[in-house]
Amino acid sequence: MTDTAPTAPELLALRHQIDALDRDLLALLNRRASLAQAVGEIKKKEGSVVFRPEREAQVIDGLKQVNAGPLRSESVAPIWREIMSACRSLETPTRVAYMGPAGTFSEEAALGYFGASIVRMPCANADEVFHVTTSGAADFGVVPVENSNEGVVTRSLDLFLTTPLFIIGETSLMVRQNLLRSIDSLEGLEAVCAHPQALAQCHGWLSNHLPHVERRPVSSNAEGARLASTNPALAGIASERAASEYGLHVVGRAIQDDPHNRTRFAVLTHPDRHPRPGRSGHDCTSLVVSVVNRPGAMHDMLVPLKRHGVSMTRFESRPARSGQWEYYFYIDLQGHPEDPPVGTALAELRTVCDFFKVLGTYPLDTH
Ligand SMILES: C=C(O[C@@H]1C=C(C(=O)O)C=C[C@H]1O)C(=O)O
Repeated sequence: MTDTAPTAPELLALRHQIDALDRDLLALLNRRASLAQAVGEIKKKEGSVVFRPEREAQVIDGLKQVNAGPLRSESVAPIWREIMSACRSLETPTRVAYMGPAGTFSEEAALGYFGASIVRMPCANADEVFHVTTSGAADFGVVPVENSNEGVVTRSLDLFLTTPLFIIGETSLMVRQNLLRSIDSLEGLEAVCAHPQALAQCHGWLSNHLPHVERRPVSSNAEGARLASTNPALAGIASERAASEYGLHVVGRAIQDDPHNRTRFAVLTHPDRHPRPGRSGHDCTSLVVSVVNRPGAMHDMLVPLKRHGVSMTRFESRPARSGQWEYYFYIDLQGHPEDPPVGTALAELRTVCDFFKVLGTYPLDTH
Protein backbone atom coordinates (compact mmCIF):
# COMPACT_ATOMS: atom_id res chain seq x y z
CA MET A 1 0.00 0.00 0.00
CA THR A 2 1.26 3.46 -0.80
CA ASP A 3 0.16 6.86 0.41
CA THR A 4 -1.17 7.64 -3.08
CA ALA A 5 -3.86 4.91 -2.79
CA PRO A 6 -7.38 6.40 -2.89
CA THR A 7 -8.59 7.04 0.65
CA ALA A 8 -11.87 5.47 1.73
CA PRO A 9 -14.56 8.08 2.48
CA GLU A 10 -15.21 6.44 5.90
CA LEU A 11 -11.53 6.98 6.80
CA LEU A 12 -11.71 10.63 5.76
CA ALA A 13 -14.84 11.09 7.87
CA LEU A 14 -13.16 9.51 10.91
CA ARG A 15 -10.10 11.75 10.46
CA HIS A 16 -12.40 14.73 10.25
CA GLN A 17 -13.87 13.74 13.62
CA ILE A 18 -10.37 13.27 15.08
CA ASP A 19 -9.36 16.76 13.86
CA ALA A 20 -12.45 18.28 15.47
CA LEU A 21 -11.80 16.42 18.75
CA ASP A 22 -8.14 17.48 18.77
CA ARG A 23 -9.28 21.10 18.57
CA ASP A 24 -11.66 20.50 21.48
CA LEU A 25 -8.85 18.80 23.40
CA LEU A 26 -6.52 21.73 22.74
CA ALA A 27 -9.14 24.20 23.97
CA LEU A 28 -9.65 22.07 27.10
CA LEU A 29 -5.90 21.78 27.67
CA ASN A 30 -5.60 25.55 27.42
CA ARG A 31 -8.38 25.93 29.99
CA ARG A 32 -6.43 23.53 32.22
CA ALA A 33 -3.24 25.53 31.64
CA SER A 34 -5.03 28.76 32.67
CA LEU A 35 -6.16 27.10 35.89
CA ALA A 36 -2.57 25.96 36.57
CA GLN A 37 -1.42 29.57 35.97
CA ALA A 38 -3.99 30.76 38.53
CA VAL A 39 -2.69 28.11 40.99
CA GLY A 40 0.81 29.43 40.25
CA GLU A 41 -0.26 32.99 41.18
CA ILE A 42 -1.61 31.80 44.54
CA LYS A 43 1.61 29.86 45.20
CA LYS A 44 3.66 32.97 44.39
CA LYS A 45 1.62 35.01 46.90
CA GLU A 46 1.97 32.28 49.53
CA GLY A 47 5.67 31.84 48.74
CA SER A 48 5.09 28.10 48.26
CA VAL A 49 6.71 25.74 45.76
CA VAL A 50 5.30 24.92 42.33
CA PHE A 51 6.16 21.23 41.90
CA ARG A 52 3.91 19.00 44.01
CA PRO A 53 4.81 15.38 43.26
CA GLU A 54 2.17 13.95 45.60
CA ARG A 55 -0.56 15.99 43.84
CA GLU A 56 0.70 14.89 40.41
CA ALA A 57 0.75 11.24 41.57
CA GLN A 58 -2.84 11.60 42.83
CA VAL A 59 -3.98 13.15 39.52
CA ILE A 60 -2.51 10.20 37.60
CA ASP A 61 -3.79 7.54 40.05
CA GLY A 62 -7.27 9.09 39.96
CA LEU A 63 -7.41 9.11 36.15
CA LYS A 64 -6.13 5.53 35.91
CA GLN A 65 -8.96 4.46 38.20
CA VAL A 66 -11.71 6.08 36.12
CA ASN A 67 -10.18 5.26 32.72
CA ALA A 68 -12.91 3.50 30.72
CA GLY A 69 -10.66 2.63 27.73
CA PRO A 70 -9.92 1.81 24.99
CA LEU A 71 -6.82 3.85 25.99
CA ARG A 72 -4.62 1.53 28.03
CA SER A 73 -4.05 2.48 31.67
CA GLU A 74 -0.26 2.49 31.09
CA SER A 75 -0.83 5.23 28.49
CA VAL A 76 -2.49 7.54 31.00
CA ALA A 77 0.64 8.31 33.08
CA PRO A 78 2.96 9.39 30.24
CA ILE A 79 0.24 11.54 28.62
CA TRP A 80 -0.63 13.34 31.85
CA ARG A 81 2.99 13.69 32.90
CA GLU A 82 3.52 15.74 29.73
CA ILE A 83 0.32 17.74 30.25
CA MET A 84 1.33 18.55 33.84
CA SER A 85 4.90 19.33 32.73
CA ALA A 86 3.57 21.89 30.22
CA CYS A 87 1.17 23.37 32.82
CA ARG A 88 3.90 23.51 35.49
CA SER A 89 6.26 25.32 33.11
CA LEU A 90 3.70 28.18 32.92
CA GLU A 91 3.98 28.56 36.70
CA THR A 92 7.81 28.53 36.80
CA PRO A 93 10.72 26.94 34.85
CA THR A 94 11.92 23.61 36.31
CA ARG A 95 15.73 23.31 36.11
CA VAL A 96 16.83 19.68 36.26
CA ALA A 97 20.44 18.43 36.59
CA TYR A 98 21.37 14.90 35.49
CA MET A 99 24.37 12.96 34.23
CA GLY A 100 24.82 14.13 30.66
CA PRO A 101 25.69 14.77 27.96
CA ALA A 102 22.56 14.69 25.78
CA GLY A 103 21.29 11.19 25.07
CA THR A 104 22.12 9.48 28.42
CA PHE A 105 19.65 7.23 30.23
CA SER A 106 19.77 9.80 33.05
CA GLU A 107 18.42 12.41 30.63
CA GLU A 108 15.69 9.99 29.58
CA ALA A 109 14.84 9.41 33.27
CA ALA A 110 14.70 13.18 33.92
CA LEU A 111 12.37 13.70 30.94
CA GLY A 112 10.25 10.70 31.92
CA TYR A 113 9.80 12.01 35.46
CA PHE A 114 9.35 15.76 34.88
CA GLY A 115 8.10 15.68 31.26
CA ALA A 116 9.74 17.53 28.37
CA SER A 117 8.91 21.09 29.50
CA ILE A 118 12.01 21.49 31.69
CA VAL A 119 15.33 23.34 31.53
CA ARG A 120 17.91 20.59 30.94
CA MET A 121 21.17 20.82 32.90
CA PRO A 122 23.50 17.99 31.81
CA CYS A 123 26.40 17.40 34.26
CA ALA A 124 29.69 15.49 33.98
CA ASN A 125 28.99 13.01 36.82
CA ALA A 126 26.91 12.31 39.94
CA ASP A 127 29.13 14.57 42.11
CA GLU A 128 28.33 17.53 39.88
CA VAL A 129 24.59 16.73 39.94
CA PHE A 130 24.69 16.85 43.77
CA HIS A 131 26.79 20.02 43.65
CA VAL A 132 24.60 22.09 41.31
CA THR A 133 21.42 20.94 43.09
CA THR A 134 22.91 21.87 46.48
CA SER A 135 24.09 25.29 45.26
CA GLY A 136 20.64 26.10 43.84
CA ALA A 137 21.84 26.35 40.22
CA ALA A 138 19.40 23.46 39.59
CA ASP A 139 16.03 22.94 41.30
CA PHE A 140 16.25 19.15 41.08
CA GLY A 141 18.88 16.48 40.43
CA VAL A 142 18.38 13.01 38.95
CA VAL A 143 20.93 10.26 39.72
CA PRO A 144 20.95 6.50 39.08
CA VAL A 145 20.82 4.45 42.28
CA GLU A 146 20.34 0.84 41.27
CA ASN A 147 20.47 -1.42 38.24
CA SER A 148 18.50 -4.69 38.20
CA ASN A 149 21.57 -6.43 36.79
CA GLU A 150 24.58 -4.76 38.32
CA GLY A 151 23.20 -3.74 41.73
CA VAL A 152 23.68 -0.41 43.43
CA VAL A 153 25.37 2.63 41.92
CA THR A 154 27.88 3.02 44.74
CA ARG A 155 28.90 6.63 44.13
CA SER A 156 25.30 7.86 44.36
CA LEU A 157 24.71 5.95 47.62
CA ASP A 158 27.94 7.28 49.13
CA LEU A 159 26.97 10.86 48.22
CA PHE A 160 23.57 10.39 49.95
CA LEU A 161 25.37 10.00 53.29
CA THR A 162 26.68 13.53 53.53
CA THR A 163 24.41 15.53 51.23
CA PRO A 164 21.87 18.03 52.59
CA LEU A 165 19.63 17.06 49.63
CA PHE A 166 16.68 14.71 50.09
CA ILE A 167 14.86 12.35 47.72
CA ILE A 168 11.59 13.76 46.42
CA GLY A 169 10.81 11.04 43.89
CA GLU A 170 11.92 7.97 42.01
CA THR A 171 11.63 6.75 38.48
CA SER A 172 12.85 3.68 36.68
CA LEU A 173 13.69 2.93 33.08
CA MET A 174 13.93 -0.16 30.93
CA VAL A 175 17.54 0.03 29.77
CA ARG A 176 18.17 -1.25 26.25
CA GLN A 177 21.80 -1.02 25.25
CA ASN A 178 22.87 -0.88 21.61
CA LEU A 179 26.25 -1.04 19.92
CA LEU A 180 26.66 2.22 17.97
CA ARG A 181 29.13 3.06 15.26
CA SER A 182 29.67 5.65 12.52
CA ILE A 183 29.81 2.87 9.89
CA ASP A 184 27.12 0.19 9.52
CA SER A 185 29.31 -2.89 10.15
CA LEU A 186 31.39 -4.65 12.82
CA GLU A 187 34.44 -4.82 10.50
CA GLY A 188 37.69 -3.24 11.71
CA LEU A 189 36.35 -2.37 15.14
CA GLU A 190 39.19 -1.69 17.60
CA ALA A 191 37.51 -0.64 20.83
CA VAL A 192 34.09 -0.38 22.48
CA CYS A 193 33.91 2.77 24.64
CA ALA A 194 31.22 2.90 27.32
CA HIS A 195 30.54 3.49 31.00
CA PRO A 196 31.87 0.51 33.07
CA GLN A 197 28.28 -0.33 34.10
CA ALA A 198 27.20 -0.65 30.45
CA LEU A 199 30.27 -2.75 29.59
CA ALA A 200 29.34 -5.05 32.48
CA GLN A 201 25.67 -5.22 31.40
CA CYS A 202 26.77 -6.35 27.91
CA HIS A 203 29.59 -8.64 29.03
CA GLY A 204 28.08 -11.84 27.51
CA TRP A 205 27.27 -10.29 24.13
CA LEU A 206 30.70 -8.64 23.84
CA SER A 207 32.48 -11.90 24.76
CA ASN A 208 30.47 -13.85 22.15
CA HIS A 209 30.49 -11.37 19.29
CA LEU A 210 33.64 -9.29 19.81
CA PRO A 211 35.99 -11.44 21.93
CA HIS A 212 39.15 -9.70 20.68
CA VAL A 213 37.94 -6.10 20.73
CA GLU A 214 39.18 -3.87 23.57
CA ARG A 215 36.58 -2.68 26.11
CA ARG A 216 37.46 0.88 27.05
CA PRO A 217 35.72 2.40 30.11
CA VAL A 218 34.78 6.08 29.69
CA SER A 219 32.88 8.58 31.88
CA SER A 220 29.43 8.01 30.31
CA ASN A 221 27.79 6.08 27.50
CA ALA A 222 27.06 9.34 25.73
CA GLU A 223 30.79 10.16 25.87
CA GLY A 224 31.43 6.73 24.28
CA ALA A 225 28.88 7.56 21.56
CA ARG A 226 30.55 10.94 21.01
CA LEU A 227 33.96 9.25 20.63
CA ALA A 228 32.44 6.71 18.20
CA SER A 229 31.06 9.57 16.10
CA THR A 230 34.59 11.03 15.71
CA ASN A 231 36.45 7.77 14.98
CA PRO A 232 35.16 4.85 12.85
CA ALA A 233 37.50 2.40 14.66
CA LEU A 234 35.49 2.97 17.87
CA ALA A 235 31.99 1.92 18.92
CA GLY A 236 29.83 3.12 21.80
CA ILE A 237 27.15 1.40 23.85
CA ALA A 238 24.09 3.57 24.41
CA SER A 239 20.40 4.16 23.82
CA GLU A 240 18.71 4.50 20.44
CA ARG A 241 18.17 8.16 21.33
CA ALA A 242 21.96 8.57 21.62
CA ALA A 243 22.31 6.94 18.15
CA SER A 244 20.17 9.64 16.56
CA GLU A 245 21.73 12.37 18.75
CA TYR A 246 25.24 11.48 17.48
CA GLY A 247 24.27 10.33 13.95
CA LEU A 248 25.40 6.72 14.53
CA HIS A 249 24.27 3.34 13.16
CA VAL A 250 22.88 0.69 15.50
CA VAL A 251 25.21 -2.25 14.64
CA GLY A 252 23.99 -4.43 17.55
CA ARG A 253 20.48 -4.00 18.97
CA ALA A 254 19.45 -4.72 22.61
CA ILE A 255 22.83 -6.27 23.42
CA GLN A 256 22.43 -6.20 27.22
CA ASP A 257 22.63 -9.69 28.74
CA ASP A 258 19.39 -9.29 30.71
CA PRO A 259 16.33 -8.53 28.54
CA HIS A 260 14.57 -7.03 31.60
CA ASN A 261 17.44 -4.72 32.54
CA ARG A 262 16.06 -1.75 34.52
CA THR A 263 17.76 1.20 36.19
CA ARG A 264 16.21 3.08 39.06
CA PHE A 265 16.84 6.80 39.57
CA ALA A 266 16.36 9.09 42.56
CA VAL A 267 15.12 12.66 42.15
CA LEU A 268 16.72 15.05 44.65
CA THR A 269 16.12 18.55 45.91
CA HIS A 270 17.18 20.90 48.73
CA PRO A 271 15.12 21.24 51.94
CA ASP A 272 15.56 25.04 51.97
CA ARG A 273 13.86 25.27 48.60
CA HIS A 274 11.32 22.47 48.79
CA PRO A 275 9.16 20.93 51.53
CA ARG A 276 9.12 17.17 51.88
CA PRO A 277 6.21 15.73 49.84
CA GLY A 278 3.03 15.08 51.79
CA ARG A 279 1.27 11.72 51.84
CA SER A 280 0.00 10.55 48.42
CA GLY A 281 -1.36 7.19 49.61
CA HIS A 282 1.26 5.16 47.67
CA ASP A 283 4.53 6.26 49.21
CA CYS A 284 8.04 5.02 49.92
CA THR A 285 10.43 6.18 52.64
CA SER A 286 14.19 5.77 52.11
CA LEU A 287 16.68 5.86 54.96
CA VAL A 288 20.28 5.07 55.74
CA VAL A 289 21.25 3.74 59.16
CA SER A 290 24.14 2.06 60.93
CA VAL A 291 24.47 0.14 64.17
CA VAL A 292 27.65 -0.72 66.07
CA ASN A 293 29.04 -4.15 65.39
CA ARG A 294 27.70 -6.23 68.33
CA PRO A 295 25.73 -9.49 68.55
CA GLY A 296 22.05 -8.98 67.77
CA ALA A 297 22.45 -5.39 66.49
CA MET A 298 20.96 -6.22 63.11
CA HIS A 299 18.04 -8.08 64.72
CA ASP A 300 17.30 -5.07 66.98
CA MET A 301 17.18 -2.88 63.92
CA LEU A 302 14.51 -5.00 62.25
CA VAL A 303 12.30 -5.46 65.35
CA PRO A 304 10.51 -2.05 65.16
CA LEU A 305 9.58 -2.72 61.52
CA LYS A 306 8.17 -6.15 62.32
CA ARG A 307 6.37 -4.92 65.46
CA HIS A 308 4.49 -2.23 63.51
CA GLY A 309 3.94 -4.30 60.36
CA VAL A 310 5.99 -2.03 58.09
CA SER A 311 7.21 -3.67 54.86
CA MET A 312 10.77 -3.29 53.78
CA THR A 313 11.07 -3.20 49.98
CA ARG A 314 14.84 -2.74 49.76
CA PHE A 315 17.86 -3.46 51.94
CA GLU A 316 21.41 -2.70 50.77
CA SER A 317 24.65 -2.48 52.69
CA ARG A 318 27.75 -0.40 51.97
CA PRO A 319 31.01 -0.53 53.91
CA ALA A 320 31.36 2.45 56.29
CA ARG A 321 35.09 2.70 55.38
CA SER A 322 35.99 2.86 59.07
CA GLY A 323 38.23 -0.21 58.73
CA GLN A 324 36.08 -1.84 61.46
CA TRP A 325 33.85 -4.02 59.25
CA GLU A 326 31.03 -1.57 59.89
CA TYR A 327 28.29 -0.95 57.39
CA TYR A 328 25.65 1.55 56.37
CA PHE A 329 22.29 0.02 55.56
CA TYR A 330 20.11 1.63 52.90
CA ILE A 331 16.50 0.74 53.59
CA ASP A 332 13.28 1.46 51.69
CA LEU A 333 10.03 1.17 53.61
CA GLN A 334 6.52 1.10 52.25
CA GLY A 335 4.49 4.11 53.43
CA HIS A 336 4.86 7.69 54.64
CA PRO A 337 5.94 8.86 58.13
CA GLU A 338 2.44 10.40 58.43
CA ASP A 339 1.05 6.82 58.27
CA PRO A 340 1.00 5.99 62.02
CA PRO A 341 2.73 2.55 61.84
CA VAL A 342 5.58 4.01 59.75
CA GLY A 343 6.01 7.08 61.96
CA THR A 344 6.10 4.97 65.14
CA ALA A 345 8.45 2.35 63.63
CA LEU A 346 10.85 5.11 62.49
CA ALA A 347 10.87 6.73 65.95
CA GLU A 348 11.73 3.36 67.56
CA LEU A 349 14.30 2.51 64.91
CA ARG A 350 16.07 5.84 65.51
CA THR A 351 16.68 4.87 69.17
CA VAL A 352 18.56 1.65 68.26
CA CYS A 353 20.75 3.14 65.51
CA ASP A 354 24.09 4.92 65.85
CA PHE A 355 23.50 6.73 62.58
CA PHE A 356 20.02 7.47 61.26
CA LYS A 357 19.11 9.64 58.30
CA VAL A 358 15.83 9.78 56.38
CA LEU A 359 16.87 10.25 52.77
CA GLY A 360 13.37 11.05 51.64
CA THR A 361 9.73 10.12 51.52
CA TYR A 362 8.00 10.31 48.18
CA PRO A 363 5.22 8.92 45.96
CA LEU A 364 6.02 5.56 44.32
CA ASP A 365 6.84 5.55 40.62
CA THR A 366 3.58 6.07 38.66
CA HIS A 367 4.88 4.38 35.46
C1 LIG B 1 -1.33 23.12 39.11
C2 LIG B 1 -0.51 22.80 40.12
O1 LIG B 1 0.90 22.87 40.02
C3 LIG B 1 1.71 21.81 39.47
C4 LIG B 1 1.04 21.26 38.28
C5 LIG B 1 0.09 20.28 38.44
C6 LIG B 1 -0.89 19.96 37.33
O2 LIG B 1 -0.66 20.39 36.20
O3 LIG B 1 -1.92 19.30 37.62
C7 LIG B 1 0.00 19.58 39.66
C8 LIG B 1 0.84 19.82 40.70
C9 LIG B 1 1.95 20.80 40.59
O4 LIG B 1 3.16 20.09 40.36
C10 LIG B 1 -1.06 22.37 41.45
O5 LIG B 1 -0.32 22.40 42.43
O6 LIG B 1 -2.25 22.02 41.51
